[in-house]
Amino acid sequence: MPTRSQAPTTRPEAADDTPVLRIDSLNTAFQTRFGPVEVVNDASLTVHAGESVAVVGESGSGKSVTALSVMGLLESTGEVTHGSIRLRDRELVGLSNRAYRAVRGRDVGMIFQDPTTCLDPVYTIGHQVTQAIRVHADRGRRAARERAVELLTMVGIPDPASRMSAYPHELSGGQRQRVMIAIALACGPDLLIADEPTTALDVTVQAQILDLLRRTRRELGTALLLITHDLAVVSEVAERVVVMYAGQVVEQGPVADVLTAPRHPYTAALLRSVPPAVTDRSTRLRVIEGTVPSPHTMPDGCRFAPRCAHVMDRCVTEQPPLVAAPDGRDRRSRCWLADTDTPPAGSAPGTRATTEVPR
Ligand SMILES: Nc1ncnc2c1ncn2[C@@H]1O[C@H](COP(=O)(O)OP(=O)(O)OP(=O)(O)O)[C@@H](O)[C@H]1O
Repeated sequence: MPTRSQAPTTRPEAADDTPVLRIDSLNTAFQTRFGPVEVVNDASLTVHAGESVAVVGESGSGKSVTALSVMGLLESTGEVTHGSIRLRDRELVGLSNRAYRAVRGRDVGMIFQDPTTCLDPVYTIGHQVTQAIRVHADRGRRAARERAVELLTMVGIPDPASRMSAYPHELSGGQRQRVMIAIALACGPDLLIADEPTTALDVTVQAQILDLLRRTRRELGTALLLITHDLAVVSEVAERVVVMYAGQVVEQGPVADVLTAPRHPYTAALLRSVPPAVTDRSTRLRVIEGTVPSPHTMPDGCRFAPRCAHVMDRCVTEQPPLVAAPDGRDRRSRCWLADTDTPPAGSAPGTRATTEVPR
């Protein structure tokens, strides 16, 4: 029987219907010199066992703050002010720092855009991976070292036994990212949260890291919550997508459905702003007019209304709720158009690694 830190190839929990992660009506606010400001509002999403869910949206839409709220890693000025974050049956909102430390690494692993934020320059990578194993698992030094070599092999570090004695600065950016993934997987977590894990890497290495994340899911059954501004990454890696705008979830559903037939005008606009896979000079790239509103001056009605080509009177005064689509295909959108029969037109993105939405 494998222990937690020897991640099994199939997870018995996969048969359990309880989501690995369930966020309900999350509000997160920061204290600023202008007073408290709410940057995530009424966000809900679910990740099931072994599932891959992408969160996408322009810069400032609240993707990272949502992830940091889950991990209990908000700055001291930040606070979850409403809602629930459940990891399987466990409520995370209100956990003490000590209890959170036990959850991080053991139940949820996190990888960031910049591996240097997580790797300590003064310790060898072998020491850091071994420590990550020993924090949560009762293993002797030798067994932990052996497991560390296994993990480094799994994430594709060449000659892992000798690379154990290397320092982070001696590795390439892609190799550092692989080590961070090894550390995140050290204790066989149910869920991996990856915040823009490939943004800082060149295109070839991006593809390799995405492939590693896909393989991790397939071989270890680890669920993935992937934060990205890249719709091509969404279509390559995720099964479901959550679109955020100005701190709110505005649309979610299966990737194939949302990217081919978006129900929210913001999703449709994001898709139109993506370059086509094959450069077609006759296709002009459209930018989304206007900017994301500041958390200090959110519109009263729909937050996208000032930029929306389909704006109606009620959009300016009434906030639409996030409602399920009537087709029963596990889709939700936050738009008054849902009450009409006019879904906004959109198109599927290309699959190049450079299909980025505006930042
Ligand atoms: N410590 C903080 N204090 C005040 N506001 C903050 C703080 N951290 C983030 N914010 C604000 O929260 C909002 C959401 O930020 P967040 O980093 O979650 O966006 P994002 O969608 O992840 O964008 P990006 O892709 O640029 O990382 C932004 O308006 C940001 O300015």
